Amino acid sequence: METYTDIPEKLKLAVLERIKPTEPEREKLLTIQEELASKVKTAAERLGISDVLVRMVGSAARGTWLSGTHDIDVFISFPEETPREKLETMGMAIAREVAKHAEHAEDRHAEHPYLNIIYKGFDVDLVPCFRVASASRIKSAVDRTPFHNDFVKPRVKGLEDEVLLLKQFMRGGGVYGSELKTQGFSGYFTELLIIHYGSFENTVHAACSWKPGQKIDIMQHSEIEHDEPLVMVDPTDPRRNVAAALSLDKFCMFIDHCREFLKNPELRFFFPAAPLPLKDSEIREKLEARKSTQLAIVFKTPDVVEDVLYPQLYKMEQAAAALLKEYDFTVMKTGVWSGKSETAVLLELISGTLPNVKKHIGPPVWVKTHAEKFKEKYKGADGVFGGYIENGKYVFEIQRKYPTAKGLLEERLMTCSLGKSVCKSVSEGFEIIEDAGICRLKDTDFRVFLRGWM
Ligand SMILES: Nc1ccn([C@@H]2O[C@H](COP(=O)(O)OP(=O)(O)OP(=O)(O)O)[C@@H](O)[C@H]2O)c(=O)n1
Ligand SMILES: [Mg+2]
Repeated sequence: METYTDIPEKLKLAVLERIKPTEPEREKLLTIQEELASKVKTAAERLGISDVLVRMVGSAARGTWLSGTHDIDVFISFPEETPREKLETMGMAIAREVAKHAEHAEDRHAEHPYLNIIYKGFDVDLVPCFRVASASRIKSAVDRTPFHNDFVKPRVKGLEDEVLLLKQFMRGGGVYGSELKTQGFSGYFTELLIIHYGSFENTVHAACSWKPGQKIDIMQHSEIEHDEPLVMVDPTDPRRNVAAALSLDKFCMFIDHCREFLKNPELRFFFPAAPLPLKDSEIREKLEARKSTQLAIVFKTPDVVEDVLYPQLYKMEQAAAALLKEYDFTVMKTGVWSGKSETAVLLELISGTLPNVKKHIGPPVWVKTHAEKFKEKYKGADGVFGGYIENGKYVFEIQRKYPTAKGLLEERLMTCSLGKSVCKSVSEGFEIIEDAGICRLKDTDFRVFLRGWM
């Protein structure tokens, strides 16, 4: 058992100095929020839509946002009984009216449509929602958010710095963000951890002993069982797990990050050095040293949002690995990388080639009809090297259909079950590149990814 040192006060202050919004930054945000709120109200009046309330939610409204991030979440709420269609058309009409003052506007879609705008440099989501009586009566996932605000705001008061430290610490460990790309911890989750454990330090200490099955239920009101690695029962909705999007590996990466940090509490756990992109010469050296086979399936990046793209990429990664295994290749590791123009699914194999000969085992000799049929089919047939009996069974040494992994993928990748957008892009064309061939991909971000890969 490790003994852990205390986290020096000096270190926390040094971190906060870099991540805590300054007073002018706060004032600016507040002004922008007020401007937006009044623009929503004016827009509703102008459109003759009554009974609309505007609410600021998310970390910007709770004082738990990291300096330098410019996200504002504006919720436009309609009475519960408003028909969904009407909510969408009226909500979007108001949002579009507000967007007339914005630098940029873009339609987005979660469970229902919302508008993302850039307003005076701030990244603002204008989200229509239902004003339901309680979070367990929501009609759409976003309806919960105002309840989160009501729960968190009074309880996190005075603990905002602790939340900031935890968010930055999770960023440093690569586990912050509940998008489907990251599958890590959400902002709301970090706030609940601080409310539950009382401080950043307590949270980090507690997490060192977490195991899958860990459950935190602040309100003691859990109604159903969950099978995710970590369950944080939503204090505003007894049936929801706030950590539902967290993957087992991100959960464990966080535990590891906490343990390493407490052995050596240093700034680098909050601000890790940015990894340098791998140079061509380094790629070649590493390939030479590893002596495995690297394969990359490269195709044009589908034009869809990350929350749609990444689940499909993860599915493709699994499907490609399963195909290779089915044909006797040993896959050591898989990964995905996606850039603006190209996307790559990476596979590292023990070897990308297999012998031409393949051992094909048949039925036991005493299972007469089957055994005779089997023997008849293979004995002396084209491409059969030989046959013998082993452990009572006929064995023939036959020609392997796919002696190279590259050939297998080129021929059979399209038979894998792929997500819609990925399937479309892959069917328009893909390339399998091998070993030093990956030097063709020059994207800096890809080269940074490769540094972590090999
Ligand atoms: N997976 C998610 C994402 C968001 N939310 C809700 O939507 C709000 C705004 O989402 P987001 O901006 O992603 O998170 P923040 O809490 O604002 O954190 P950050 O500082 O990272 O912006 C959250 O506070 C939370 O109430 C949620 O319940 N579950
Ligand atoms: Mg936010």
